[in-house]
Amino acid sequence: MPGATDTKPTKPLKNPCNLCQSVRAILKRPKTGQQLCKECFFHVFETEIHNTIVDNKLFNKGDRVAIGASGGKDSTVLAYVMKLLNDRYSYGLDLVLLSIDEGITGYRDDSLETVKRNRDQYQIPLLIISYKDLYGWSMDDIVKEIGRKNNCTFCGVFRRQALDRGAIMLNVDHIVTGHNADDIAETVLMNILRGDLPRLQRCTSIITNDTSEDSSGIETSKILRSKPFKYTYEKEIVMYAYFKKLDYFSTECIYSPNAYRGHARVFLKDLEAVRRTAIVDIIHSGEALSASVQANESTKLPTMANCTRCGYISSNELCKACLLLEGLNKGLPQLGIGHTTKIRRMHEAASLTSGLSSPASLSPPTAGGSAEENVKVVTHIKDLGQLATMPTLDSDNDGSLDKDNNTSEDNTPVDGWQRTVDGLPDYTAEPRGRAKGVEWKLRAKGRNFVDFCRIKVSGGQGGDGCVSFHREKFVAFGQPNGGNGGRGGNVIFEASSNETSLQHIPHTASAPRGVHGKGSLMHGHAGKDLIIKVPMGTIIREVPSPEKEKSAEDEDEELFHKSLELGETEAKDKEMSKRWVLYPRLANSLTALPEGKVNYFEEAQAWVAEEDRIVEARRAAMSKKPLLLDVNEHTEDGTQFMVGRGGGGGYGNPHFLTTQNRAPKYATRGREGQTRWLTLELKTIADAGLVGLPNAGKSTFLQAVSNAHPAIAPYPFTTLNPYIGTVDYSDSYQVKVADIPGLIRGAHMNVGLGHSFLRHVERSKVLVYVIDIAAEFGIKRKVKGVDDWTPEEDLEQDETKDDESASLKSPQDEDPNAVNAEYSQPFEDWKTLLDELEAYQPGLTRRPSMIIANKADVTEVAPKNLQLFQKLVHDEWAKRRVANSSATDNYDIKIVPVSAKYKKNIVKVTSILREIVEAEKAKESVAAARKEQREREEEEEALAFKATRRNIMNNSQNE
Ligand SMILES: Nc1nc2c(ncn2[C@@H]2O[C@H](COP(=O)(O)OP(=O)(O)OP(=O)(O)O)[C@@H](O)[C@H]2O)c(=O)[nH]1
Ligand SMILES: [Mg+2]
Repeated sequence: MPGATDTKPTKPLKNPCNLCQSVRAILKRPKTGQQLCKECFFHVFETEIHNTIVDNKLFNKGDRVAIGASGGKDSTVLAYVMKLLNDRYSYGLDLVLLSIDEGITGYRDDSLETVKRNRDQYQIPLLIISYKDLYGWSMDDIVKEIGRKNNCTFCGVFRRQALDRGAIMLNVDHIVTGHNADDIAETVLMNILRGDLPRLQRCTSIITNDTSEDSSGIETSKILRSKPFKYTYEKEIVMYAYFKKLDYFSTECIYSPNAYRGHARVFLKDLEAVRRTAIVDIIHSGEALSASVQANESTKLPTMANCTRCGYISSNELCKACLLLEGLNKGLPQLGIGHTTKIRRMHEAASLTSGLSSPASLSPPTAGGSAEENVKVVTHIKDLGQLATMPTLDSDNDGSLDKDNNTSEDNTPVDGWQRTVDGLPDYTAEPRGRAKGVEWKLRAKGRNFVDFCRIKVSGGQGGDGCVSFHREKFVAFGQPNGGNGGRGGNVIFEASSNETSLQHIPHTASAPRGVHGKGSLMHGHAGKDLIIKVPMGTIIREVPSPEKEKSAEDEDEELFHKSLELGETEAKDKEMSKRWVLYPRLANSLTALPEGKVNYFEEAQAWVAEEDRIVEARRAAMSKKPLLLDVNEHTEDGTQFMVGRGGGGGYGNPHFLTTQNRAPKYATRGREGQTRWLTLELKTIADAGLVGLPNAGKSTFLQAVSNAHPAIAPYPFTTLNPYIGTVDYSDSYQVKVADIPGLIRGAHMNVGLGHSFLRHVERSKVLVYVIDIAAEFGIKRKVKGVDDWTPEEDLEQDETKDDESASLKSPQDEDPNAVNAEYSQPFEDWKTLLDELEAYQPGLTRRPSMIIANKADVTEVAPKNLQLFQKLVHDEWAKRRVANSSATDNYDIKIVPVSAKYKKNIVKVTSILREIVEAEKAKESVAAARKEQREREEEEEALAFKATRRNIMNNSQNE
């Protein structure tokens, strides 16, 4: 029939592309949520990049442009798209690929192979330059020297310079890099967190070039850098590469799994999951912020000049790369990491004294020979004329910087600490030995101080049930006999008095899964419980999962994508196999079920779904209240706490046996175990805690009264972890005393690891303030990197305090020779301690306490100081008593002069300590007895109430 085909209604297209409407959509754009077909996606993706290039006028016709190529997805897509747009829109660019070989075996060597293939595929010339050739050090060498920490600093600094040097060799005007919107948003976040406005400005501009005074004529200043992917989402780049089948290399750098950026990335991904525009929003905020910074003329960018050694652009005398190389070559790999200004100053001072002011070498001691030999560049393009423009690398390496700069002067005492004119230690001097470790530890801001950690615990998954039938000669249809799966192992915390730290706690703990059931009704074993010992004094808190929670929408999206990838039936089968173990070919028989036959499997699915619903509801009810456990002194050794429950085992097929269905051909899989994220915080438990400023003599005192041997040294923060000693009395009575690391001003705001120290004071029954009674006004307690902290509030406070009590003003402020009879440094120290404790936890200073006036053997100052100190303390204590009107501190605080070093007056101090501890323990046991009595009474009351209710109900039933 003519025209029949025209009139036949066409089937409506399922999920049509939002743009062309004629083809089925195969993806959802992460940036906009549009559902698009492949071709439309390519079109919008490429057009957006073209618009970015044109709107920002990134290139001029005839520019020679280097594409930073690493072989990863971003740079591969960049190279492909740049070539494509250059041809399509006739940009007239001369493109080249520029790769940096950092020398990371197993990572960069493989990715460079990909770049070489890209060179051939896209017909773009390629230049590869390596760190080894430029600097004499590969990243493998550097990591061997400095370890995995901080290696990203070296890599980042070296790569930036290497790209510029490569650009000079290639004689290009412009480098394009594959930084995408996610990278830029991460950098914006990091710079905002660091408060680094100049860097914020730089990272938000799409095109940058560093300006220099160009004193040495190095051409780096003229090279422009731009990011055509500034507004392109990482996920879209991955999709583009995937659908275009581009050849790229995808592995994480093996040396950077814990970089700070990783945390910003996780945070950003979480934001993106909630709101897909978060990435672009953050970039726009960064741009707005940097625009306002530019408008504000008071924010000055550092003036750029050239490095005196290599000529590269730098805001300091030495560029960062030269500083890092100096450290590597001299065996001081930490040089240039962290507080660079201080280190630069040290380095410059040392260079001056050792005659190193002239430009020296970039090469390691082993790399000798001429400049040409040193600059051996692996290249894949013919024209290497530009090599001559590379800065000369001298092999002269002699004017060396001594490892220890402070060894020669005669004011350096034997213990390694420079002394000031008045003979007191000057803590601003460069610390040595252990003190260097302290600096590092302080810089780590408590990350390596293991009294706090996070852990993810997962109970083991249950074992699967088994589908099996009895087989025997002459028995045609055997009984179903599949065994049940075993339950998954639990994760259990066990209180242990043998543990003193959380160092052994892993980041993740997963209990083993249950064993699968087998035929002949053999049930699987339960998974073994995973027991983790935790020290007494640990507080365990459940925290929300840092991982992305899947919303219903996400799950739908995932299913949609899966069904696109696998096809609908296959995706369904996969979903089914997550919960069910099916007998071979069962699925076929179910689809071809004759009419009138009951589908027993559907019935079984309904039962199991109902059971799942109940289990889920129970789990949700249990997890409503986050877990909070306190392993304290009342907890018995060996008490166990279940923190991650194992999943139940699956049912074997006999479970589904009914009078109608005699041969169930299905069994269920084991359930998933419970997963929880926990934080563990250890608070040392002791009868008495020694609280004092650094160097007051706390450790010396502990050594004098107990058989503990803590480290003692004349520099602050000798003690970095709490140390417990036991004072043994002649009648076998014992008092546990904790040596707590020194507190400083601002500790309550976590200055100088304040919180990690203060948390150990919390659980001491008695506070023992250790005061350096020999401290005179003018003692310098300045600690590198700690006391240079001067928050504005403190300055304000200081000003008001000065106004209020002129008597406490330092006499030296006005006249160095003046003597103020009312000023007492020990009293000021004690007040600092009280203020810090009170600010950290209000009411903490009301604990029973005593004061040890240590270093009383320094007879020139101690007696005079002690008198004034006693008077001021008693006045202050009386004032506080009136203000608090609390019964707990209704006693006079005892001050005992002691010489911990020479063990003088120790017996007196220990007997007073015992008195206070005993009184406190007695108070506690009375309180505990009262509590017990109250609980007993409540229990009896509840029982009586139940009995009465039962009687009433019985009576009413009888009636
Ligand atoms: N003259 C004198 N010096 C003492 C006395 N007690 C301690 N010292 C000295 O003071 C310095 C510091 O002592 P530590 O016990 O390490 O001080 P700390 O309070 O534990 O210091 P941090 O652990 O850094 O907080 C050491 O050089 C001791 O020898 C004392 O009674 N008399
Ligand atoms: Mg100490």
